[in-house]
Amino acid sequence: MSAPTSSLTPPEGARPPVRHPDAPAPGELLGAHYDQCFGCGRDQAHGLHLETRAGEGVSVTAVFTVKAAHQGAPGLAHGGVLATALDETIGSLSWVLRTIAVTGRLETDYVLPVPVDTELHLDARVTAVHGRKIYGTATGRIGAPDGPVAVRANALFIEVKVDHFIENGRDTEIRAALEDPDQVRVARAFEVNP
Ligand SMILES: CCCCCCCCCCCCCC(=O)SCCNC(=O)CCNC(=O)[C@H](O)C(C)(C)COP(=O)(O)OP(=O)(O)OC[C@H]1O[C@@H](n2cnc3c(N)ncnc32)[C@H](O)[C@@H]1OP(=O)(O)O
Repeated sequence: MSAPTSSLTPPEGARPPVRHPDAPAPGELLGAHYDQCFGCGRDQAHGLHLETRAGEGVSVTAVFTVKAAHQGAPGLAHGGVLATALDETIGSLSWVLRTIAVTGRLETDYVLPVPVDTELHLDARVTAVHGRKIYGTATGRIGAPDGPVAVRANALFIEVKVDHFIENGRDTEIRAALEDPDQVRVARAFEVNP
C-alpha cells in the first residue's frame, strides 16, 4: 500500500532546518557525492551531470541540460529523468545540512513538457526536520532561474549513517569507494557524527 500524501507534511513538533556552520558558502559549486552517481557523477557516462551550488539558508540550486539520451516521447524529457533531477537536487541539500540522507518518498508534479536541449534550472530547500526525517521541496524551471515552472517535487528524506551504504551496496563498488580517499572525505563531510 502506498504511503498517504500526508506523510509529506511535517508533523507537529517539526523544527526549521539549520544550516551547518561548515556548509559550503552560498554560490559555491558542490562536487559529486559519488563519481558514478547517475545524478551528479562526473564519471557516469549515462548520467545527468547536474551542476549544483550551495544557496542561502538550507537551499541549493542546480542546472541540468536535457540530452537526447533523456527522451521519453520524441524530443521531450522522460518524466522519470526529471524526477531524478529533482531527487538529486533535494539530495544535495545534504551538503548544507552535513547529514547523509536517502529518499523515502518523492511526489512529483509535471507542469510543462521539457524539450531536449532545455537547460532546466532547479532550486531546492529543506522546509522542516523532525528527528531523522527531513522534508524538502524542489522546483525546475525552463531556460532560466526565473523561467516557467516545468516540474515540482516534495520529498521526505531519512537520515542514515555511512553504514547504510556499506551494508547494502554491492561489494565491488563499496570496496572501491572505501579505498578512495576522495570518496571517504566526501562521506566525512556529509556525516557530522560518524
Ligand atoms: C560511501 C558513502 C558516500 C556517501 C553517499 C551520500 C549518498 C547520498 C545519496 C543521494 C542520492 C539521491 C537520493 C536517492 O536517490 S537515495 C536512493 C533511493 N532511496 C533508497 O534507496 C532508500 C530505501 N529505503 C530505505 O533504505 C529505508 O526504508 C529507509 C532508510 C529510508 C528508512 O528505514 P529505517 O529502518 O532507517 O527507518 P524507519 O523505517 O524506522 O523510518 C524512519 C522514519 O521515517 C518514516 N518513513 C520511512 N520511509 C517512509 C516513506 N517512504 N514514507 C513516509 N514515511 C517514511 C518512518 O515512518 C519513520 O517515521 P517515525 O516513525 O520516526 O515518525
